[in-house]
Amino acid sequence: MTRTSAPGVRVKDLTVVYKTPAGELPALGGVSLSLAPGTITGIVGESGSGKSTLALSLLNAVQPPGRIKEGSVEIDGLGNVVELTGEELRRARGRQVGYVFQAAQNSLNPLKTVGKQLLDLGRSHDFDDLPALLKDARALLGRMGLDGGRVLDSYQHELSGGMRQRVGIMFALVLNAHLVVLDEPTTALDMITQAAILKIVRDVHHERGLTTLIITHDMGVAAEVTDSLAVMYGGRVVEHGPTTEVLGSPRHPYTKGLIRAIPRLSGDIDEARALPGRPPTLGTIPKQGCVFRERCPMRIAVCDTVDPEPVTRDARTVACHAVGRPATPIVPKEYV
Ligand SMILES: Nc1ncnc2c1ncn2[C@@H]1O[C@H](COP(=O)(O)OP(=O)(O)OP(=O)(O)O)[C@@H](O)[C@H]1O
Repeated sequence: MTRTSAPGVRVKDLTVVYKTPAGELPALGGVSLSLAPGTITGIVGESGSGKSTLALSLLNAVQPPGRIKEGSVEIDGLGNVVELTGEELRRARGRQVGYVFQAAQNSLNPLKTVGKQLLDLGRSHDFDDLPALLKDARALLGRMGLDGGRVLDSYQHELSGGMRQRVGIMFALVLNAHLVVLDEPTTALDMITQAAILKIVRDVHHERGLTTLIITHDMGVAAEVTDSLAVMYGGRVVEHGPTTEVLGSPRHPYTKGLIRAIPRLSGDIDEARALPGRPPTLGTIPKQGCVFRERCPMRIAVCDTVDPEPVTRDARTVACHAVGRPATPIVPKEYV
């Protein structure tokens, strides 16, 4: 199916589990999240919060020992990708959903030049005009500060980590997919190159009318490029809304903590306050109650037993019992 405009995406009640020695444990516990057509959404959160698992789910690409256990991912023009299999799924990946996964630096075939891999990709998606594909690839690489012709003639080992990362971004964009998923696309790049590449991602997003999802550890990156921001913790989206509002007036105590933990360029470095405690692992995510309560300064009695439902108010979704509800907090000892 051909689309000419940016698709909307609706993730609903998505539960993804990984098989462990302790049984199947959820990395995503009933996540719901919508990406509005034509917007750039960022996902932030500490390591292990489920960001990559969510990105993989958008392509139905969670691999064993993981599996999508429940829920749906509706993409306009594609339907529920959780139900796609075989050839339908293969064709959707790349052509309708462009992507860079976290290990993009190591995902090239070491035995073929970048150009040969691009031609293989074009053929596998029935591109008639392969010269035009090469031209577009050269142009994208050129915009990202690389000599496109030389990169296309290179093997993986001839490229630095940062160059491979830009090749990954080129592959995500070159088939002209209208939904693009970028998982930590710029981690191997220095700050200046990172800013330049993100500007290009944003420009291409606008030029081609895309819907884009960017996963990042970096709140600065999120602030710079995204329209909308989702904050993940323990396999949940705990807050989601317009980026300026989420960063300017965070409502969830975890979002507040993340923002307080960012060191500022000006001012006292001691003003950046690390969040006490550690994020949970699969084995330590609480089976009942709020997943953040152990680290939460706003904890109240109900948090121990009931997982808070996300509540949407004024375009902002927050999953917290204490937000908007006056109550006596049980303050963890680290805060006293
Ligand atoms: N193949 C796997 N087998 C078992 N557990 C896994 C596997 N992949 C991920 N997990 C677990 O699932 C949880 C979510 O992982 P995920 O990679 O989605 O988080 P993340 O937020 O992307 O982390 P990071 O920022 O470090 O990439 C983590 O607890 C992780 O250890």
